[in-house]
Amino acid sequence: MSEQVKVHSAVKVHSVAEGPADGPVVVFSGSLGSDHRMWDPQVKPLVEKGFRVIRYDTRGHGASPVPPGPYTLADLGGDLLALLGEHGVERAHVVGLSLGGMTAMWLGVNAPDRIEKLVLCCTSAKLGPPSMWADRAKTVRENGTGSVAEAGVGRWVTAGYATAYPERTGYLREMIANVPAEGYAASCQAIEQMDLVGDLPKIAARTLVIAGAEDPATPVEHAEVIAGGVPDARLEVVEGAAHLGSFEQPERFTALILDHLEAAR
Ligand SMILES: O=C(O)CC1=CCC(=O)O1
Repeated sequence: MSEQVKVHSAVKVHSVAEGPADGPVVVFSGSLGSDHRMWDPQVKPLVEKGFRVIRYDTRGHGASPVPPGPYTLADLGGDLLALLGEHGVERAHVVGLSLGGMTAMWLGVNAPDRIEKLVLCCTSAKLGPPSMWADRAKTVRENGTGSVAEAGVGRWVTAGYATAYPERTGYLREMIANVPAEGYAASCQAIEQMDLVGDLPKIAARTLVIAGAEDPATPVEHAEVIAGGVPDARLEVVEGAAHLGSFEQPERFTALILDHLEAAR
């Protein structure tokens, strides 16, 4: 990690590790409002290919601790570094979606020695306007995550998916509604403060950027900024995917992730 980066407040996040203990490690970092189950579709295919898959709940989400906010990306990145330490992992591939992708980019900039390859799904290097995140944090602190769950799932999956798969869509809505209000709000504040655009050229890791063609939260143009800024990056756009593309189009996302991680360099 670079000398300048100080991580004061890492928390021990809840994690699940699957696959061979000696396999190459892939850490999955999730979206605002999710927990580690959002990556369920990716686990079996990666484990079958010999990867050690570590998923976790971002601080303030799922079964992880909920320290009072605001959080910063440095906090979230520090938690992931502490997670690597807990699992005895020197270097890992990191796959992140949305807030998880922001955390992955932060690591690519600030802890390049701990990162193998990056996969940045449905994410952004600067997601404004800041007032929207401040407003959402306030709403959630006042009214709970249930008050934003319906709108949230409307960004996560396409209308066609919601109609075709009401039970799965309800499962995702519940996932959002179950996030502790302070954890969700404090994470909004991390996004409010985030601006990684100028740092993208510092990311040395070989990077795959994946966008959902129908993502209303982090549209394809945001992925183009990332792929244009990271020196060794390429972009794939997946049709029929909104924001939680890895869940809505699991076969396509998983195939792209595997191709990238298994490529010779
Ligand atoms: O607006 C949303 O809920 C989508 C989103 C933006 C950042 C993130 O992690 O999720």
